[in-house]
This record gives sequence, C-alpha cells and structure tokens, in this order.
Amino acid sequence: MWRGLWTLRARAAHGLRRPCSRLGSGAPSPGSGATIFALSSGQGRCGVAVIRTSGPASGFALQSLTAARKLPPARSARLRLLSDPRSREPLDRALVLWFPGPQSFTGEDCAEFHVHGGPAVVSGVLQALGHVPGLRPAEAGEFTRRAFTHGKLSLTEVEGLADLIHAETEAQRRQALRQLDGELGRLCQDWAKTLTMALAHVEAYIDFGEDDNVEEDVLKRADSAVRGLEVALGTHLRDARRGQRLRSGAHVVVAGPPNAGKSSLVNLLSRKPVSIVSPEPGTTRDVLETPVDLAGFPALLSDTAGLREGVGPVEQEGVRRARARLEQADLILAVLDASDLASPSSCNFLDTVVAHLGAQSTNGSNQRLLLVLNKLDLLPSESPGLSRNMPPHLLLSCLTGEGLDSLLEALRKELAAVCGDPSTGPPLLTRARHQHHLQGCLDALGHYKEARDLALAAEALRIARGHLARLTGGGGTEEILDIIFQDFCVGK
Ligand SMILES: Nc1nc2c(ncn2[C@@H]2O[C@H](COP(=O)(O)OP(=O)(O)OP(=O)(O)O)[C@@H](O)[C@H]2O)c(=O)[nH]1
Repeated sequence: MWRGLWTLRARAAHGLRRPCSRLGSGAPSPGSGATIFALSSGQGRCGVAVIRTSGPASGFALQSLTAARKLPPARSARLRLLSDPRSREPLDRALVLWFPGPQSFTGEDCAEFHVHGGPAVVSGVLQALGHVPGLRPAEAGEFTRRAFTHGKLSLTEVEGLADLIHAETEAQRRQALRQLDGELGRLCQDWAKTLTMALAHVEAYIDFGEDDNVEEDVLKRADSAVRGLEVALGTHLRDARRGQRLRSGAHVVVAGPPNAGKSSLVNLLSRKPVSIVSPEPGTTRDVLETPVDLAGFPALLSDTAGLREGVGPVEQEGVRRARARLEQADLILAVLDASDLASPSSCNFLDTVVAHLGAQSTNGSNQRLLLVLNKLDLLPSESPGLSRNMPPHLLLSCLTGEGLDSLLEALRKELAAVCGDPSTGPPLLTRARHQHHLQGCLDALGHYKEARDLALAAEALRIARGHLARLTGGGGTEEILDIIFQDFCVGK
C-alpha cells in the first residue's frame, strides 16, 4: 500500500547493497595435483594461528618441518618443534595434526600446524612451507573448492559454508548452519528422486507401450507426482524473497513527520550516532542508511526526512527521497510524537498509516508496518490521553529507553515474517541462483503437462531434473563456481 500510495508521488529507485566483502580473486581450477598451503585462522596477532596444507605432498611437508621420519598418528594432535627445512632454523613449538585423505575436509591428504599467533611465527612457517618442493600458496576458496571436487560438500553446502563465514546475525548463522548441514540439498534430492520415478514411468510406457505388461495407471502416477512437485516448488518459490532478505538484510525504513524522533530511534536501534538529532524540525534531509542487527535479523535501516508539505526546495527533495525509499521498504517503522498527535503533519501521516494498515489486512500487501508513538516520557503517566481510535501501536521513549524491549520483540516477529524463521521453517532459498533453477524446474514441469507426445514429455522431465542437479552442483555448473568460491577467503 505504501508502495501504491507513494508511487503516485515518487518513483525513484534505490538498489540494496549487500553488506559483504569479497576477498581475493577467483580460485583456480582444482585437480592440478599441487599441494596448497595457507593461514586458515584470521590475520593479526592472536593466541593460536592455524596453518594448513592440502594435497599429495602434505605428509612430506609435515615431515620436512618437524624433521621427522614418521608421520604422527592420523587425526591426533602432537607437540613438535617446527624448523625451516632449508636452514633448520627453529620457528616455533607447535601442535601438528595429520589428516590422511579421504577422511579430511578436502578429501585429500591434509596437515595442520597450530602455531603461536604472532605475525613473525606465522610468516616464518608460511615461508618454510614455501620452501618445500611441490607446495604453493592457496588461492581464495581453494580448500573448499577441493572439498567440493572430491564430493565432500554439495554446492548448496558450499554456499552454506560461505554464508556461515559471513554471518553477522543470529538468524543468518542459523540459516547458514542448516544449509551447511545439507537441508536444502536433501530437499532437492527428494524432488529429483520423485522426478526420476516419474521419468521412469513415462519411459517405460514409451518403451513397452500398452501391449506389454506395463500397468495401466503408470502415466497417471507420473502426472500425480508432477502435480505434487509443482505445489512444493511453487510454495518454495513464493518464499524465495524471504531467504534472500535473510542473507542480504531486510530493508527497514523509519518514517514520520519532522521532529517525531526518527533519527533518535535510528541511533538507538543501531547503537551508534548515525543521524544528527536536534530540536529543529527538518534536520534530516537525505536518506541515511546503516546495516544493523535488529533483534537477531540483518537489516538495512534507513533514516528519512520528516514528511511535510510547503517547505523549501532542499527539504522538498529530501521528502521526495524519503517517499522513494518508502516504496522499497520491507518493513516501515512509522514514528509519531505521542505528545503532538493533533498537529497537521501528525494527522496527515496517521491517515496514511491507517490506509496502509487497512490495505495490509484487505489485499495482503507484503510491506509490513509498525506504528511507534515516541516521547512517551512527555505523556502524563496516569492517563496517557491517547484517542481510543488510535491504530495498533507501541509506546516508546528514545530518551529513557522505556518501551524498547517491547519494540525489539515486535521487530523480531515482523522480521521473522519478512525474512523467514530459520529456526523452524522449511529450508530457505537464499540466493537468486536457487530461485532461477527452481523456476526453471517448474517451467519444465509446465512443458511436461502441455507436451503433445510422450517423447517431449519425457524430455521436459529430464530438463526439470537437470535444473535440480545444477542447484546442488551436478553437471554444467562450472561457470558459476568461480563466482561462488570468490565468497571465501584464502585459507578456506
Ligand atoms: N522528550 C523526548 N524527546 C525526544 C525523544 N526522542 C527524541 N526527542 C527529541 O526530539 C527532537 C527531535 O528528535 P530527532 O530524532 O532529531 O527527530 P527527527 O524525527 O529525526 O526530526 P527531523 O530530522 O526533523 O525529521 C530532539 O530534540 C530529540 O532530543 C523522546 O523520547 N523524548
């Protein structure tokens, strides 16, 4: 409804920026046989740093640095003196671990060196590994790419791992862990099994026809499997935007008349001074946005200019930008000064809020709204004096913090509806890639139903199955691997 209301006034579009940094260039193609090494823990001074290797020369590297004839027992930590294989200069006393393939993260022979986390120790051990024949530094994401190549992780699990490394909020962490655990992959495999069964039925009918001993209802069973699959895919596709919001942040816009306390609320929720707060109405002119963790959910929080008419050209432009931003909101935090509800700008704004809430309940607009009456501290405590006709709202004082807990709880519920609840709901589609393949699969099922002969119907089922296979990393996904593995840092 706000979209509708504001469309007439402003149509400017703004893109959501993904709060994610991409480290390093694309990982090289695996399978070169080289043994790679990298610092796998974070950069900088720390108690313990983990350096690891993967590839056929891992055992040799471990023996070279520990000057030992024998490898330590598999998957068991041992304290060893590390020294440079060329100069034999001691580097550190460290824990070392040996993971013979295929029972390792990458599926190859791997070694780990848990060294003291000083920069000189780390660079000394990395240099020493560089002196071992057959070893080279790893590229970004190369360990994970090798794990994928050796079948240790499916593509959706790789994406879950990347999301887990980038997770900044509790909800993102839960979702990423579920995906890393293979939930989405398993769901796709179940769907693929259903498709394979349907395809087998259609092919049996093509091969053996009515004359042979093929059960009569074999085509009916294929049709019914396809119908069931269409319903399941449709449900997941309708939820697709939620998973993507969970990954990149819901768009939460704070709006209201001037001086209502919008900037104060943005600063309170983000726990930092994002916006200037002042008693002068019309202080905020531009849209100010900040990424925040709102009640465990990722959000891009926008402060906007106070909405009012009859102002100068600069403030007018601010109001235009505020309205344009409102068009894009997943959730609107509508703020009013509880002690100033009778002013013309408050009344106008309240009318729009009421219209929005009405539209939300009648036509199910997916743009959600929470009405916040701020400056609770200015109301008489005995009788707050609010009209009975006031729509559902939350009372808050940005000054004293009263009402903040209730607001955060309401935000948690709203954002769970906007982003999906990763604790309870079905596995979410967190990437446009997932959506693309599920849509491709659904389209192919549509072609199955329209096919004029059984050969075309069978081909449509094969195309549908191909989309599901590509979603989890089966054939034909090479072109997107570079993009996905760029999300990893060196050492992962
Ligand atoms: N008493 C009281 N004053 C508040 C509260 N919240 C904000 N204020 C004051 O109200 C004035 C306006 O606050 P802002 O946060 O700048 O309001 P705004 O809605 O961003 O204002 P514009 O930039 O004009 O749109 C400032 O003097 C704040 O200190 C509150 O809960 N109680």
